[in-house]
Amino acid sequence: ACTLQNKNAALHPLWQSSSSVTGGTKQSPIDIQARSSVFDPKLKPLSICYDPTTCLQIWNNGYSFVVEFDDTTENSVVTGGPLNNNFRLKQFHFHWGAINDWGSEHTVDSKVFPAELHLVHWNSDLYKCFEEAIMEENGLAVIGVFLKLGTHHPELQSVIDLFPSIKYKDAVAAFTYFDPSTLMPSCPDYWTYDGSLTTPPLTESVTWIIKKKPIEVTQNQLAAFRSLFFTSIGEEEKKMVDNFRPLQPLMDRTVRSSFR
Ligand SMILES: COCCCN1C=C(N)c2cc(S(N)(=O)=O)sc2S1(=O)=O
Ligand SMILES: [Zn+2]
Repeated sequence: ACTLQNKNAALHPLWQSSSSVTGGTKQSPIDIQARSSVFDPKLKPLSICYDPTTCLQIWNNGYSFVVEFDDTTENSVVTGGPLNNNFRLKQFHFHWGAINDWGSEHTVDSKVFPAELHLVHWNSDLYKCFEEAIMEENGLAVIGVFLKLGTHHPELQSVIDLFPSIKYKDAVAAFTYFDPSTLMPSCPDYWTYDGSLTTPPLTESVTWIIKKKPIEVTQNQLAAFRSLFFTSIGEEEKKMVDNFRPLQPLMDRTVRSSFR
């Protein structure tokens, strides 16, 4: 079982109660040292199929903004790559910093990106529902995509345009047609390793698939992320920034790469 241990109160409020998980040997995020990753020729290409009509809503959950999908059918799924089962898309969300110098959860050769996208999927071959899969080994597959400063991202803008309606914690807005594969780089290369959720309950149930190539967004688009609040309406406003967990030890894990 996972119990939370408060080792370092100086941590960001979000994780004060869980700087590390007692006995956790497969925690996330980690620094991906490209040179130490091992090319695995047996890794298949990722097979990603998203149906834009499965998009349901966007809301502020007090950690991040989350776009949720209808996961009652097999219409939006990922398989292949390091995965031996079918995983249904449940939601995507982001992590970002107060300024562009930091914000991502994973790093590559200690390089930090200004933000990171997570697409969360659960194993519908082994488990009945998302809530069950979160707690189980091989329960989740999360695809991570780095964001870097560059050109305007039109498809991300259609998500950002909804932010005024979800500024505060627990605000929800309808969002009924969106294809999240438009937020992914065209390059198929990725790293993969076994890890955990980076927010409570921090369970070690995640196969991480981190895309090698970032997507580009503008300074203004990143600034829009910082217009959201951790707090509920009426509370003293706390800007939603720096919602990333600190790096965790690799311990006895190997990161595999799909590319040479
Ligand atoms: C009991 O329900 C717990 C809800 C857990 N979820 C909420 C998150 N913030 C979250 C973060 C995730 S991350 N940063 O590891 O991808 S996955 C995930 S999640 O599995 O969708
Ligand atoms: Zn995340």
